[in-house]
Amino acid sequence: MQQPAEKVTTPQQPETPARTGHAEREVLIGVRGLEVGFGPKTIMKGLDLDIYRGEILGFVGGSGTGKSVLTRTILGLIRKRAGTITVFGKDIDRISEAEHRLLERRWGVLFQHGALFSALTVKQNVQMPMREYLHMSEELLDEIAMMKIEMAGLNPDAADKFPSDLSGGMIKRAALARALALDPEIVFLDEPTSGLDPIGAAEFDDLIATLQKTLGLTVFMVTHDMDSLYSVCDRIAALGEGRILAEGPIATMLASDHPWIRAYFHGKRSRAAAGEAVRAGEEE
Ligand SMILES: Nc1ncnc2c1ncn2[C@@H]1O[C@H](COP(=O)(O)OP(=O)(O)OP(=O)(O)O)[C@@H](O)[C@H]1O
Repeated sequence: MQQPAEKVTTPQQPETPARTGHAEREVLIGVRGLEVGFGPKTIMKGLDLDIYRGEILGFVGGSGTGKSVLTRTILGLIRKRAGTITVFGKDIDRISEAEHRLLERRWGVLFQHGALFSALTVKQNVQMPMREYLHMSEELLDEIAMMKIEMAGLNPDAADKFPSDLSGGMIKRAALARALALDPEIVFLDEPTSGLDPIGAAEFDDLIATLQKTLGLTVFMVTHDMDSLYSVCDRIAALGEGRILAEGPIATMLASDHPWIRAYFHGKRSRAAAGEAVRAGEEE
């Protein structure tokens, strides 16, 4: 039998948007009763999830549980079997093609391996969404692309390089620059720190946190990275059995008695990340 997802709030860690000063949190994306499957295989079995404006939501789950499928379904790349998805208050099944294109301009996506076009330079990659959705002069395209490249923490000389000339960390940053191209309100990041060394991963986490604070960005981040979960996520949602097993701040995960969540958040790697987070807090 399905158990309802746990929602435990702790006095030490108030709900995220306290930082915005709003008691009522604005739901940017709401998913209700989502069912997704492929042939006889059912991946989502009535999943509910809210993503609030201004938060960094970490999305975890065992391999193959459907984290990428959920992201792609929200983005409209996979057809759902049942349920509703509202994005910026609009049911995506009830909007016109033109409205859908407008929605697409309000989100940015960083796919798991960057998904840059290998025949294009970094600058040309960043300009792709701008060319698709905006009409502006070449000069302005260049100017804005350079701004995004710097915003993503790359040196300006990376702009004319091809993806094959970039390190793993630079590819992630270039893909982030492209995700930011249209000044999105929300970015979807699929395992942004995978493949990065610990220093590169920590720098990328810092960058995400800075963008969230300075741009008021909302971030939906699929991750297996314990350090990211501890250091930058305001809230975490754990996926399993086709639904959200638990959601809330890290304390909620630590308090959960679901076997997978316990194993994940009380394992060696989680303890190491927790120790690191405490040390970082003491140094501040
Ligand atoms: N287009 C597709 N056709 C058929 N099955 C698919 C398709 N896309 C995904 N699946 C299946 O859906 C399930 C969930 O896949 P998904 O990639 O979302 O997992 P995940 O949680 O992101 O895993 P990982 O952490 O390993 O990346 C898997 O069993 C996968 O094989």
